[in-house]
Amino acid sequence: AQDKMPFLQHALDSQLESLALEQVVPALLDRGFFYVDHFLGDIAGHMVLGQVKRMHSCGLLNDGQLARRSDGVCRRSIRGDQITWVNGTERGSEAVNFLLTLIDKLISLCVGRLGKSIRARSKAMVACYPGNGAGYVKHVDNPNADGRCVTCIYYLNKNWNAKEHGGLLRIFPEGKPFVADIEPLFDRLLIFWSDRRNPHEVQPSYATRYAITVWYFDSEERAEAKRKFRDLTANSQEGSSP
Ligand SMILES: COc1ccc2cc(-c3cnc(C(=O)NCC(=O)O)c(O)c3)ccc2c1
Ligand SMILES: [Mn+2]
Repeated sequence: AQDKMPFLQHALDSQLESLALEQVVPALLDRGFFYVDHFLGDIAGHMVLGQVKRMHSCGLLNDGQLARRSDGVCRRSIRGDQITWVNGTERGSEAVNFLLTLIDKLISLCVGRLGKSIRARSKAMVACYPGNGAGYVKHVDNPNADGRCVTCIYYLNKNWNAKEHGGLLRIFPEGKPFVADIEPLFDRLLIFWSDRRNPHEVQPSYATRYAITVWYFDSEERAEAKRKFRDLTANSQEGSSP
């Protein structure tokens, strides 16, 4: 179909290119985060929302993992989301796959100007905060150079009203005298550096709150992190052998 619609494909690509070069890159370099509304448009946005709702109703979203806490603090009080991982090729996630290809294109258009070599990303994490007041305490996505350099979150929540529903994403940009409160609005795409520059929290949510997150890897940092992990496991095996 692409060869039948060169004009449309070209128009879409040049729109993504100007978004990348004129908005995303300057904002990431200056502030460290950026969001855009109406990323997919109503029709495609609703298709993604429909597929996420179906995953949720089919019970595919499970309690978000967290490293075992020694002090017995209940996980839900730290992180109350339910998640599943999709790569977009599963049946019923075609619209999610369309979203991922657009985000991939957008990020690849930024890469040269961000001074990063981004060649891979995580699978997509489909997350639901069930609206029982659960949120996610202040944290950094990648505090210890695990390779993740950019976090992209696509929000799916129609008629979200933070005064009533809470659920704000609050970013505390490192060293800046302000916080950024971002509403998880339908068809909004948020992009931010995954490292210590952007501690953030999900404030308690009182309505069902859907989001899809992908993390893009910086290839050097990722390779280094994998090497360290290999050494770590190799040493621990040595230590553990009888
Ligand atoms: C070991 O396995 C896992 C599996 C999934 C994991 C997911 C997160 C995570 C991180 N950040 C957020 C967030 O900041 N959301 C902001 C928003 O929704 O507006 C979030 O919802 C979830 C962290 C660690 C994980 C470890
Ligand atoms: Mn996070």
